[in-house]
Amino acid sequence: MAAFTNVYGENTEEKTTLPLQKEKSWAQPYPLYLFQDFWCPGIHIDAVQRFQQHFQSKESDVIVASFPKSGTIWMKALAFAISNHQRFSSLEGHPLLTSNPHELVPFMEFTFGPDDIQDHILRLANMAEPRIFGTHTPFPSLPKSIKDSNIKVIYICRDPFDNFVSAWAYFNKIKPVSFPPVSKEEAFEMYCNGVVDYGPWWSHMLGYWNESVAKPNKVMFMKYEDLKEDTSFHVKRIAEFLGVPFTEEEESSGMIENIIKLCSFEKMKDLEVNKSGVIGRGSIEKKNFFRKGDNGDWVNHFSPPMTEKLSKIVDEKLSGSGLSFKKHS
Ligand SMILES: Nc1ncnc2c1ncn2[C@@H]1O[C@H](COP(=O)(O)OS(=O)(=O)O)[C@@H](OP(=O)(O)O)[C@H]1O
Repeated sequence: MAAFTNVYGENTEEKTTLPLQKEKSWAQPYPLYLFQDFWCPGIHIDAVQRFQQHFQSKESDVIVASFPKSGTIWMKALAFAISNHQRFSSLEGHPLLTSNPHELVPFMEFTFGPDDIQDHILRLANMAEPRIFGTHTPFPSLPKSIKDSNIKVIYICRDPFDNFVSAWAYFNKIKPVSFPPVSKEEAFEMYCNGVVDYGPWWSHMLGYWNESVAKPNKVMFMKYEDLKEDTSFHVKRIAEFLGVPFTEEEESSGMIENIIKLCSFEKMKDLEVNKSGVIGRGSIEKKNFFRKGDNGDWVNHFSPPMTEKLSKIVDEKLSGSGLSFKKHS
């Protein structure tokens, strides 16, 4: 059996069947492998596979699924605050004031650091209910116990124009100092070809979109842009979807507004817990999860040919699906 050295420098003998097709990542020290039809970061393949094999869902679980850089952390914060709105009815002592949403709502299939994935899976199994998890794994590659059960999945995606800018800025920020930055032009070519962590972005979106159309009580599909535009409407919608609607008294006491404020970009970015330190035992600084937090920053980064090219790809890839984004020119 061939030994494999993973990105943490650990020797493992388990990875004997890495997919053959690989591409370099965006300024990160790992390749992307075409694994089960998506571009899986080399550092996550092992964990994604083990999670598929071992993860056992519980009926009360909630999954926050997303394509990276689409508003995951925002949706994690909202899902946590909404699910627990009876337990933490006042903002005083709210866990979101002292923990980063990625800590309260951990990713199922990976950790941000060199934690042993088996320990991680065990830790997740013992989390207090309702357990809320995040995932970037495309719908077809989720564990059977999630796909084939009635547990609720909330999916958030984002206009690809803003998604691209957010990803490009993020990957350049978290890259090791020894790595050269990825230029906007190079990253854009890769994005247009779908080569980005957990991409292609179009098949990621469409996997969850189609499932939300077929099973609206199981998968709720949300766009970052819509959530920004009318947060209050969507917070109520999420609460109903999760089976924890707000009572009239809760609404009139201002609970919805409080949750929106607590999870807002401005509030979260300014909390000490999100301003300093790294996530878990990893090396990613928490401040990197908060940049501009708004719609439309793409206009500051796209040239007319880039706009034309990505518009064509969006039209072509989403054509006939019923999923669309605002047209850009
Ligand atoms: N509370 C809140 N409200 C609105 N927007 C927010 C919030 N928190 C983070 N952000 C913005 O979301 C972008 C990061 O996306 P993700 O959270 O999906 O990143 S990750 O995949 O978990 O790494 C990134 O977007 P950009 O600012 O456009 O880069 C963050 O700034």
